[in-house]
Amino acid sequence: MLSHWRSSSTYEVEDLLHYKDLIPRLEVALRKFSKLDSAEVIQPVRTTVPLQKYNGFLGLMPAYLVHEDILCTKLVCFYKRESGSTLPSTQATVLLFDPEYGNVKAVMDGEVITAKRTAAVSAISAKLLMPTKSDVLTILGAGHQALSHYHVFTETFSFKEVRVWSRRKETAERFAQSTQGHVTVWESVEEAVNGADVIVTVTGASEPVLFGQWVKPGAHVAAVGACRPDWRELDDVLMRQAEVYVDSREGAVAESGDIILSGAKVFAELGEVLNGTRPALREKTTVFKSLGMGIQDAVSAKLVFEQWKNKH
Ligand SMILES: NC(=O)C1=CN([C@@H]2O[C@H](COP(=O)(O)OP(=O)(O)OC[C@H]3O[C@@H](n4cnc5c(N)ncnc54)[C@H](O)[C@@H]3O)[C@@H](O)[C@H]2O)C=CC1
Ligand SMILES: O=C([O-])C1=[NH+]CCC1
Repeated sequence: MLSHWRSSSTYEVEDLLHYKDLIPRLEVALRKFSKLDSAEVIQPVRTTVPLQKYNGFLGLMPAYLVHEDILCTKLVCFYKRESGSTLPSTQATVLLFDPEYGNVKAVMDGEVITAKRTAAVSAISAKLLMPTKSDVLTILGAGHQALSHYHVFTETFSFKEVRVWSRRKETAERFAQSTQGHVTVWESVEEAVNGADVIVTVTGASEPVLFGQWVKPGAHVAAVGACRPDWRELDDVLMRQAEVYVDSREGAVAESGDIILSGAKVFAELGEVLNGTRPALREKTTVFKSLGMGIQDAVSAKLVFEQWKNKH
């Protein structure tokens, strides 16, 4: 009960958190979150504190899963970085509490949790919404999320071709080399997404980088960046022509510039599709607009803690 585990490192969390365990738990959490009458999940919309001087935000992401008795909060700073900056664009710490006593049970590095749980939720969206025959995956962006998305998408699905684009060609080339897979580097977004079945946008952009006219009808887009009401990754054409799925409706209408500024309607939460209360329109062009939720961090942190206890 009072066991404390202070300051796990990035490497420890990396070693303890695996997609095969994480994905089923995230699916359960998404289902519970989207049940209309659910009192099982308590998760206020993220509070953000602007850090204007540094072009960034501090996000506070508390969540309580009543049945599982998981009380957790993530503290995450995220920034808009200039091209060529070597500073990290996201840094996070996760606190896991004992809900009965209020003491902190564990303090964990939040970067791996953020990278893996976000990519795992995108993989869940793709499993539900991508075309039945999906051969080509394009990743736009070549940072931390790009790498975690590459890993989970290639572990979970069998793409024949994986492409990457980044603002700077050298970054995309470094990314391709680091995967040791068969990733091809493309110099323009238009060419990189031409014919792609699945497109992952994981950029720090605040203006659209992906335009609807370039996207193959029926493709699935997992849009992970642009998590502020005035930031965009996707243009109006794409947002209006696609069926839009989200992790949380409440979060999406408060935080997603792609949804707010395009006026696009949210068709469903992923949890509603998992619950069978809204359909997966796989044959249509679909966008999953991801913003990230505290419950995703909470189930990840619980999993890391369990794995750690098994080893000690
Ligand atoms: N939906 C969610 O749950 C989460 C979303 N994010 C967001 O995902 C995005 C990627 O995060 P990380 O991979 O950690 O960042 P990163 O800094 O590791 O990588 C960002 C990538 O975007 C590119 N980029 C930056 N500005 C750009 C611009 N104006 N146009 C085109 N490309 C640009 C960079 O060159 C780099 O390839 C960020 O927007 C971040 O805020 C991060 C964590 C969770
Ligand atoms: O869910 C998350 O951790 C974040 N969403 C946007 C930046 C960080």
